[in-house]
Amino acid sequence: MIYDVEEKKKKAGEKAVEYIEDGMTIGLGSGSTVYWMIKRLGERIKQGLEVKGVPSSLRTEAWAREFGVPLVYFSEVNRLDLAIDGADEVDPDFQLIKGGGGSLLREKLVADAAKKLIIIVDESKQVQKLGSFPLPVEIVRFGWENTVRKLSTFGCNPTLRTTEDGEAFVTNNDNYIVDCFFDAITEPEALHRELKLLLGVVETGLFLNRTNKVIVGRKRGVDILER
Ligand SMILES: O=C[C@H](O)[C@H](O)[C@H](O)COP(=O)(O)O
Repeated sequence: MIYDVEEKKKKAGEKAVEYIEDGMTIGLGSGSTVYWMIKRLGERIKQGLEVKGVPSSLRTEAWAREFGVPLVYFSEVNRLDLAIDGADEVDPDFQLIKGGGGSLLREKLVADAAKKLIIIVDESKQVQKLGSFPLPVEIVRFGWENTVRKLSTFGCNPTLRTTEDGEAFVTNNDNYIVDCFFDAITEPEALHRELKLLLGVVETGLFLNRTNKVIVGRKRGVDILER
């Protein structure tokens, strides 16, 4: 079963590499589906493809180095040709929940700088409505208990993310993640806007109105969805 999901992620990740052209600067997202994309990209680079990548997490940076993908500092590029990233949920309008791995802030910064965003997922990530997956919200550590209390007034059950050892999970930006359990997210744009106004919140895992293409890995192959 687990093998099956990995196969689907691999198919989506590898397909995305077909959209990468010579000379491009690519935003490299984060997560286990992106892993397959970076691995395949490394193979294409060995065959002569010339690209540079901007990683959206320390783990992605390590994978890129492992597979021989040349990197460039984000601060050195104004505009990326393309970003490729995974997601935790994708709705029919290409609205996303991201941040299951805690990389949402850098992912959003990288996606925002890109001319196009391709999302790669296995079919289990497709939903009719966002919200079954708890919404990750990155918050500053100072006064985090107060921020969590305020988050509970948004109609969700907010839970500080912890590691397997029971320690608070710390992001690459030295912040915490609160996973907000909603019954359903009916108005994602309004929710995102309101959460951003809450002092202590750095960013939300709602990625809205920015995805151009979704590649869905299935058992029989991939679906390429465009809007
Ligand atoms: O913070 C993590 C990212 O938003 C990932 O892209 C997302 O969680 C999907 O990850 P995966 O491909 O491992 O399911």
